[in-house]
Amino acid sequence: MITFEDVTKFYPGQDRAALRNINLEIGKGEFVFLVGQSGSGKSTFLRLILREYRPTKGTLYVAGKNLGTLNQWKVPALRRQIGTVFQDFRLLPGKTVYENVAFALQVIGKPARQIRQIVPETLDLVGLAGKENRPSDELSGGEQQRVAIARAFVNRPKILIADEPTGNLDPETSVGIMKLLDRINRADTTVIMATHDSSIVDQMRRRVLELRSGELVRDQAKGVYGTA
Ligand SMILES: Nc1ncnc2c1ncn2[C@@H]1O[C@H](COP(=O)(O)OP(=O)(O)OP(=O)(O)O)[C@@H](O)[C@H]1O
Repeated sequence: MITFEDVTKFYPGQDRAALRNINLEIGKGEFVFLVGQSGSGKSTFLRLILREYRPTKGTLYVAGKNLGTLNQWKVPALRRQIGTVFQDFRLLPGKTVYENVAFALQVIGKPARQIRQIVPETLDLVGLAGKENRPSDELSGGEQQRVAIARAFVNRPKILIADEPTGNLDPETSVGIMKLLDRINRADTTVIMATHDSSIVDQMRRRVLELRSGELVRDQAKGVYGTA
């Protein structure tokens, strides 16, 4: 589903690579944790997959496409296959739960009839049935993250990228969010999650990729957060 071939990324004006000579493959339906200290390159890794940035060197394949040769006009279609979830939720303020999720389908031109069917199904899946009409800004952090996950998943993307999705949540709420991401993964969605949350990584025992100063220093099946 995702292949990095000798990918190196320098930001303009930086003399140290944010990512250096990354080679790896992530298969369809895998669940992968991306760990490493602040500044180790996790966000850069995720942003390359979204083609928000291009590698300085090397080649990236995502969902069967070579991102190096993909026309700019095809980038929105690529991103439609990739749901994204962030630490800070990024919901639309002043909109209800329903509106936040429906918006993701409206912008890609889904017919209203389909939207009316898919949105409640997805809200049910994330455990928010009955909260459709609540203003999203009045929800708890955990509920807001569920809205964000519903929005990311409503179009049934092949890949879900989660950048510190539990970073603003307490441990108990985080466990609920992880159960949800696990369920989405079991529906054959490839999930890549950057995190600093060691207890979650240690509990889930999934593949772990560790970055250190832009280099891939560990690729461990059923891994743990740290090797120390
Ligand atoms: N837009 C940018 N311009 C220049 N340098 C950048 C830019 N974004 C990131 N960097 C640098 O690239 C390196 C990797 O940063 P990145 O944000 O990928 O790390 P990270 O592991 O995601 O960190 P965090 O855990 O804090 O989110 C860092 O040295 C950072 O300062």
